[in-house]
Amino acid sequence: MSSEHYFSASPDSAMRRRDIDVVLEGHRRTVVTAGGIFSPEGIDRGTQVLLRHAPDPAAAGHLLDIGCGWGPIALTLALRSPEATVWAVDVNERARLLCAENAARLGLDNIEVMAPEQVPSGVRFETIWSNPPIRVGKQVLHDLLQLWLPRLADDAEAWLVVQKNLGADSLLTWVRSMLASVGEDFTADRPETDKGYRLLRVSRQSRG
Ligand SMILES: C[S@@+](CC[C@H](N)C(=O)[O-])C[C@H]1O[C@@H](n2cnc3c(N)ncnc32)[C@H](O)[C@@H]1O
Repeated sequence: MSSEHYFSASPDSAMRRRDIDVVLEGHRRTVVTAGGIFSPEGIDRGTQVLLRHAPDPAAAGHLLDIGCGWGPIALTLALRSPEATVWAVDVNERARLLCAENAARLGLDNIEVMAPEQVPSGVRFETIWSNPPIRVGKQVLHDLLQLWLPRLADDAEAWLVVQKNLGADSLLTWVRSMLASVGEDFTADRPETDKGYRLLRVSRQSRG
């Protein structure tokens, strides 16, 4: 049996690329996907919930998609905020390759696709959106959120989509306690539930 997961750093199956049609920002667009990455057949239902409910991202500055896959979230951020720089990070190199290719296909030059450790450490984010990798296991997921959420800029928000029956509520409890240990300027809540998915919102207030 293959040990390949969508979150493998280097999927070991041969890359069979395929074009699919998706609707992003109200327009049908052809993007490229492949096996060995998350949701290669279309836009995941949880991702659709995030894209439907999250308020518009910041118009400028740095925006982050944690775990970009083939790019539905990063592409949407870049389409909605053409003046901003979108950082699309993923551990899966095939996902990075396809996300970069999709950005080029859509003519988007405001997306930086890279491995997480390549993002300059001084960058802070005006908006973070993510459909995080729940199946990597609790510790890896916690490490990931602990790495990125404290890098929210002042008056900035992160929106995460998590399946309700995959531990969305316990994750929110953990996020609150993790952020409380980082500083008093964070709040976290769950403003929406749709089709079995919870949207979690993390806000950072201005310290001024
Ligand atoms: C649930 S998928 C979402 C993919 C894409 N954003 C979408 O909506 O279709 C989570 C993604 O996180 C990636 N991932 C897993 N561990 C990661 C890590 N430590 N840092 C960044 N990305 C990671 C996986 O490879 C996968 O592409």
